[in-house]
Amino acid sequence: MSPLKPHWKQPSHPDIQEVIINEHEFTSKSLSKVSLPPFGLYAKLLFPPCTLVTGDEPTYATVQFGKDEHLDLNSDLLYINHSCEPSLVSPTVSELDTIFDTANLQVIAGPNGIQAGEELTFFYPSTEWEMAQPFDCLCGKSTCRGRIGGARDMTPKQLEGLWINGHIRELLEEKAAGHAKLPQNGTSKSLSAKNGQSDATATALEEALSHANKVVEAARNALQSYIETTTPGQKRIYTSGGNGNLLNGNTLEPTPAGVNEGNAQATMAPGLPRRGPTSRELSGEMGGDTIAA
Ligand SMILES: C[S@@+](CC[C@H](N)C(=O)[O-])C[C@H]1O[C@@H](n2cnc3c(N)ncnc32)[C@H](O)[C@@H]1O
Repeated sequence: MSPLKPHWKQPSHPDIQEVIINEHEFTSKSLSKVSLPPFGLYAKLLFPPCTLVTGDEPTYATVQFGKDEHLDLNSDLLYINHSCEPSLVSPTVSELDTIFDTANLQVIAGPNGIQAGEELTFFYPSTEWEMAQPFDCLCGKSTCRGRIGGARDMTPKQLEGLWINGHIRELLEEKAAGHAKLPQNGTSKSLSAKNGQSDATATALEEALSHANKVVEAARNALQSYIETTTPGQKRIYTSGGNGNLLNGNTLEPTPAGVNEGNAQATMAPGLPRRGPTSRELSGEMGGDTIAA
């Protein structure tokens, strides 16, 4: 895929981000214009400009925020590169990075904070299970993992000590338990095509999987509407993992706009639930938002 032509007004984040455009494809990068304390809020992933990727495959420019959910950033946040530097390193390590905290649709500083002028990077497999466009990493860190193709292709050792989003942790657990995520509708067809091969057996198996996925989805929907009909007022949500897990019997509701921390407006896509505690809550750090340098 050729680099995306920005269709948004640039700069999209003039107060906090400087984009360094390089001539060579995919070599542009971002610098921070602000200093932030550890886990300070850098930017919200707002809808708009973000949009859900529906139907189409994720691209090099999308960010995965659920097992089968991807968003297009539609902003200069696209120019934040990958770095292999672990984000849960000791505070004595001076390397800086950001975290795409997709459960809360926000970009936050890593545990060392961010200094104005430093490059903004994050660890792509912390959000991406598989990538449309794997690449050979040029981060130059001693911890460089080499070829970056998503968390699916990494060993537990390569992911040790890293801040990983919940949907990726779940997929890793499924993989470790021996039932790695089956390709979902819309992605299964691409497996043989991605390899540039035309393999009739793979195509037939992928079609069978796609059909099976549709049957599972239909059964899940039927079960959910049956429960809602027979037990009015007691809505239950089944996970998309396909094993019929109930999420505590509760309906997940989206976080109302503006209730999240920070001086940025918290707006979520309709129907998007807040997924668990923020990394700041987990770390016990609750104060301190964006601080202008
Ligand atoms: C979302 S874009 C990031 C912005 C990109 N540098 C650009 O100029 O458009 C992701 C792509 O940037 C490149 N990239 C990001 N981080 C990289 C890294 N550490 N080493 C090599 N290429 C990287 C890869 O081509 C990747 O597919």
